[in-house]
This record gives sequence, structure tokens and C-alpha cells, in this order.
Amino acid sequence: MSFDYDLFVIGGGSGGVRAARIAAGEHGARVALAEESRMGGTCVIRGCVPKKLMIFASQAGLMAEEMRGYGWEGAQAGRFDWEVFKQKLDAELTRLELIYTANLTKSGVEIFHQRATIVDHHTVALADGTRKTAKHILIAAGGRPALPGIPGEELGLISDDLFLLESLPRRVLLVGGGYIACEFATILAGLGCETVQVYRGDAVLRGFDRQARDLATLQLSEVGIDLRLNVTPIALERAADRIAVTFSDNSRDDFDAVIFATGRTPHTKGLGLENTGVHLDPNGAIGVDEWSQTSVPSIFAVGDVTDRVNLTPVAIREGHAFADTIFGGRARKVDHTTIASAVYLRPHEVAQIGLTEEQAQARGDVDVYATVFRPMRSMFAGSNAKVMMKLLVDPESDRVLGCHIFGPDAGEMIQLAAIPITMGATKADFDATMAVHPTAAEELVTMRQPARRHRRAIPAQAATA
Ligand SMILES: Cc1cc2nc3c(=O)[nH]c(=O)nc-3n(C[C@H](O)[C@H](O)[C@H](O)COP(=O)(O)OP(=O)(O)OC[C@H]3O[C@@H](n4cnc5c(N)ncnc54)[C@H](O)[C@@H]3O)c2cc1C
Ligand SMILES: NC(=O)c1ccc[n+]([C@@H]2O[C@H](COP(=O)([O-])OP(=O)(O)OC[C@H]3O[C@@H](n4cnc5c(N)ncnc54)[C@H](O)[C@@H]3O)[C@@H](O)[C@H]2O)c1
Repeated sequence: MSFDYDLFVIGGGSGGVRAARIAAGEHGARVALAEESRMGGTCVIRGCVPKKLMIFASQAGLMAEEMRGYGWEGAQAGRFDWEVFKQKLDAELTRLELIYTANLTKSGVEIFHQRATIVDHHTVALADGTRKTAKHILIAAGGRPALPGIPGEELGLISDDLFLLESLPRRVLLVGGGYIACEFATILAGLGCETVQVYRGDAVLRGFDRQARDLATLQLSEVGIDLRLNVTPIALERAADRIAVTFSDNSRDDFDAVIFATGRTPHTKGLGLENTGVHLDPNGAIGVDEWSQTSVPSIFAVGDVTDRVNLTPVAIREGHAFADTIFGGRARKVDHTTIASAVYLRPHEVAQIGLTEEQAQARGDVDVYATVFRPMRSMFAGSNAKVMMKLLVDPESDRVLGCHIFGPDAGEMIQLAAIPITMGATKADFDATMAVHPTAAEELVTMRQPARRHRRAIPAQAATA
């Protein structure tokens, strides 16, 4: 049977673009890609990139405060001009979008700037009504913000909207305690908005190491965010030009904007999957095996649409491995077990790789090398901000099971620590590494004594046997 293409990719985000570029450019496959919005997807257009630039923009106040502590009398952040920033941001995103498009075209990928849906195991329909056939279809449709399902939620915004605002809200509510809520609370407070964040749990960033979570929770309050824990909104109403919110503790408050950062769901709705028999997980994610293959042999899926680990480098790696395996004659799987990530808060970031202390303890014996201290730079300026470094070590093998950092540029630090940890480094390897002085990161190679040792309790019967 002959097909129009060897591969048709649905979605021009991190995973789709990489798969298409490698399949066509490196392995000579005939590839087409459909993107219904802007090329580059979530990361480039409404995620990692604009978010990180906003983080950089938001730290002027903290920097000025620190510099006053160094003797720069009267140092002030000045007035932030959202319009100026947004013009520059738009130009930068357009530049990146064009680079993504040009790289695909250079690799020989045919691009369709429209929505695609699946008709059958080898056929895709484009929004203009044309149909294309392909030996393989790759779904890289990403994820979408999920709303909590409360009355009046249509009055709220989602993270996508934040990059399009005409002006910044004076008083804003962020709902959620995950990556996006914490990063955007930090950004908006840093840019001068009166920021309230509500989270239904007792410490933000569930899933991270508890000690790091506690420090992050404290920091959010210390940078001026009104963080309210164990509470969640139950209804939104329009009140003149504001939004009135009722919370689970019966309190009420008014805001200029409410932003829901209550998780993301795989973007599988309306994709035509019912025409294929592709198996979906209960949360709507596309079920795939270790080769990113769905229950239909000709259809594959990578990235957030599979809800494995929803991070850009993971989507990219999955797309690349798929292209190498199917078109490059090089079978490659992605190891999802040890993946570093960072939450870009200010002044200190949260970064992690491997097991948390709680997970390591549940797994068995673990030695915890941890230190919490005031770093030289901010302490000199009079700040109480604390840094945490933690290594979790298996006492039997000496292997480092996890590393957690709360501190300035923790994301940069964890990237480097991730190399030896992914290679299987032991605590002795860390100890053998000469420190770089004076840095905060040197603590990672100078912690000699465990702060605590967790030992699995031996059941009484086994102990006496
Ligand atoms: C605010 C925010 C900040 C983030 N920050 C970070 C970060 O700092 N670091 C990090 O690693 N990750 C971050 N992420 C997560 C990261 O952006 C995603 O994990 C990553 O973009 C997933 O890539 P993907 O290829 O799976 O999907 P996407 O990048 O979402 O791409 C999917 C594309 O498919 C298109 N599409 C969907 N359906 C169709 C269709 N039927 N036809 C045609 N086109 C279609 C969409 O328009 C979209 O462009 C962030 C996410 C958000 C929302
Ligand atoms: N720095 C980064 O790498 C980065 C940044 C942003 C996003 N991301 C990726 O994007 C994903 C999505 O981010 P996110 O912050 O939206 O999701 P998340 O899963 O990290 O957090 C969702 C938050 O919303 C809360 N929540 C969920 N349903 C709720 C409800 N009904 N009512 C009240 N609260 C509710 C959860 O308790 C949680 O605190 C992340 O998991 C991550 O994979 C990564």
C-alpha cells in the first residue's frame, strides 16, 4: 500500500517538532506536520520560555533590596512597564516561532498550519477538508489547562491568558499549589501585583521533598504573596468590574483577575481517536508502551498527551527516540525513572532529581546528608533567606538516590548534579570531588555526616527469630 508520507505528526510542540525534524532531516523519511496554533507549542509560546523571561523581569525588587544591603543607598526597582516588556516578549516568541518553522522546512518537513484529526489508522483529515495518508501517525498534541469545575469558573483565566494580558491586574488570585501557581504567584508579586495564592493542602509543591516544600511555602509568604493554605475557591461571581470569590472556609474576597493553575489534562478531545480504537487511560491520556506505541501499531504518541512526565526535555527525548527507532534503525527507549526538574521561584528555586526523603524512607534504609544555611550573598545583605542541600544515600550500596536543592539558581545546580546521579554515582564519588570555593553548591561535596539515618523497622518476630 502506498502512502502520501512515511510519517504524519499532529502537533508542532516540543515532542512533535523534534520527531519530525529527526525523522525527515536525519533519517530521510517523508514527513508532514500539522499545527493548529503557533509553531513551538506550549513550551515556546505559552510555557517555559515566556515564563522564564517573566521570572527574570520579576526580580528587580529583590535585587534592589539586596543591593541596598551592599551599600547602594536608595537602590530601587523603578516602575515596571508591562507594555514595553510585552512588546519585547512578543518579538522574541515570533523570532523563536520562525526558527522552529525554518528548521522544520530545512529538514524537508511539509507543514500544514491547521488542525488535524484522525480518520483511520493511516489517514488524517485537515481542517480545510483535505485528507493525507501516512504509514505512521505520531500524536504530539500536548495538554490543556484543567479547571476545577466550580460555579463561575468561566470568569477565571488560565496560564495561556497571562502571556496575552493587555495590562497587569492590580489584585490577583492564583488557585493551586503546583509548578504553575507557585511560579506565577512569584512572577506577579515580583511585578507589583497584589497577589493572593490559595492552595487546598498544607504545603505547596506536592510530590517534592517535604523539607524543600516547607521552605518554598515559607518563601512565597516572605516575598509578599498572601498565601492561604487548606482553602480552595468554591464559587466565582461577577461583582461590577471585579470578581468576587467565595472560599471553602466561607470567607469572601474580590479580585481583578483569578487565575486557575489547577493542573493540565491531555489534549485528546476531538482528535478522532474514536475512529481508531487507540486505548485511552482513565484520565484521557493516550496509553503507550515503552516505544511510545499506542494499541494501534501504526499510531504513536509522545509528550504531554501521554501524561508520563510532563516536561519539555522529556517530550523532546520521547520524540527523538521514536524517530530513531522507527526511521533510523536504532531502537531507543526513554528512561523515565530519574528526571531532574526545577520550579523557578524567587529568590530561591526548588530543584530535584531522584527520590524524595519520604520516598527513599518508604523504599528502605537511607542516610540523609542535609544542610540548611544562610548563603553568604544574601546574608551579608541582611536577608534571612535559607538554602537547603540534601543528598539521599543508600547505606548499603552508597549510591545517591536523590538530590534536592532549595537555593539561588538551584535549577542550574541540579542540571550538573543530575549527570553523576544519572550515571549511578556514590556518596564516595561526591566526597572525592574537590569543592569550588566559595560557592553554595560546594556543600554538595562537603557534607560528611548524615543529618539523620532512617532505618526500616524490623518486625518484632523477625528480630527475635
Ligand atoms: C505555564 C507553563 C510553564 C511550563 N514551564 C516548563 C518549564 O519551565 N520546564 C519544562 O520542562 N516544562 C515546562 N512546562 C511543560 C512543557 O511546556 C510541556 O511539557 C511541553 O511543552 C510538552 O510538549 P508536547 O510536545 O507534548 O506538547 P505541546 O508543546 O503542548 O505541543 C502540542 C501542540 O499540538 C498542537 N495541537 C494539538 N492538537 C492539534 C491538532 N488536532 N491539530 C494540530 N495541532 C494540534 C497544539 O496547538 C500545540 O502547539 C510548562 C508548561 C506550562 C503550561
Ligand atoms: N518549571 C517547570 O518545569 C514547570 C513549570 C510549569 C509547568 N510544568 C509542567 O506542567 C504541569 C502542569 O502544571 P500545574 O501547576 O498546572 O499542575 P500541577 O499538577 O503541578 O499542580 C496543580 C495544582 O492544582 C491543584 N488542584 C488541582 N485540582 C484542583 C481543584 N479542583 N481545586 C483546587 N486545586 C486543585 C493541585 O492540588 C495542585 O496544587 C506540571 O505538572 C509540570 O509537569 C513544569
